[in-house]
Amino acid sequence: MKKSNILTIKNLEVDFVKKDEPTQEIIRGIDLEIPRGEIVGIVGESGSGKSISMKAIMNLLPDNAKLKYDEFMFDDISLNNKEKSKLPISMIFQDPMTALNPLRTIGYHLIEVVQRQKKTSKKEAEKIAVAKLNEVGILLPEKRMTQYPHELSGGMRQRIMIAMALLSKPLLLIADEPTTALDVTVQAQILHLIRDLQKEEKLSVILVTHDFGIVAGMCQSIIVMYDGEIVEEGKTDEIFYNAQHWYTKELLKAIPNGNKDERLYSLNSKLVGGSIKNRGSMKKISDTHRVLRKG
Ligand SMILES: Nc1ncnc2c1ncn2[C@@H]1O[C@H](COP(=O)(O)OP(=O)(O)OP(=O)(O)O)[C@@H](O)[C@H]1O
Repeated sequence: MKKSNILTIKNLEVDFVKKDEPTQEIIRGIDLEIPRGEIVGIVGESGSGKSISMKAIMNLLPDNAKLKYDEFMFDDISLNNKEKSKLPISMIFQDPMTALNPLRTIGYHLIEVVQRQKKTSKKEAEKIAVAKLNEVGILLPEKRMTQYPHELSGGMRQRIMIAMALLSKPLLLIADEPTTALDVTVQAQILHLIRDLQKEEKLSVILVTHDFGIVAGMCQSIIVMYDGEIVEEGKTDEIFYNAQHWYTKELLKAIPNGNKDERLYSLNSKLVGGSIKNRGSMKKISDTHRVLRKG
């Protein structure tokens, strides 16, 4: 039986409107399909539109952004703009400090999320929060509840963000570059945590990254974005072993292979400039593998 999607968006467009400047097309009519219970990686270099697409899903776009889509379906229900603002979707960001209030304790943040979710006493909410900290691998959780964000390490703060995200019982977790600010060992620990939680909680996850190396070990499928468009998507093996689009091939060449003599591969000059006006269409390579063709 074909697995259904947790999220389907048809023809998503985001434009930025600035006074006295031409409108900028940032997301150029993409179709997003996120299968239920999988980790989907969205890759692409800086500026390709990964974060803006995720903010469009979360209703977090700035005021000067114009959002359009033909259809927005979550958990098999087609939704209008108003309904889509209260979905069980949580997002974690690259820098947890932007989402944590420096003047409030960790406990304050977590208890607030629990109490927003269901009516409980402070004591009960505290118990739920401590249990969640345990689940995400925070040692001495009771002590952490009384500490302030700046008293914790970057890795710990990201675990707190994950705990907060899970406390609101999401069906879909969007992790936008969740490990970019962390050192390599902590990065691996956080990625393992996300993978384990995804399995245990049967979550669907979108993992946004500019690092193809990370998606290889984590994701069942991959979406490649370039200049506001999806240029290729497929199962991880299809993308790694049978890439079709020149940009995907360039990204694959840019993965470091651990050889200390290698020079950092820099992306082909085709990437610079060259705005793409004609939309093109996605051509099917297999049931799960599609590539953008133009002209
Ligand atoms: N508030 C804004 N006003 C105008 N343009 C914006 C705004 N925010 C983002 N952009 C533009 O939208 C494009 C896509 O940005 P986005 O943040 O989605 O890229 P990204 O792929 O997530 O890159 P990164 O990995 O650096 O976050 C960029 O060209 C960026 O300059």
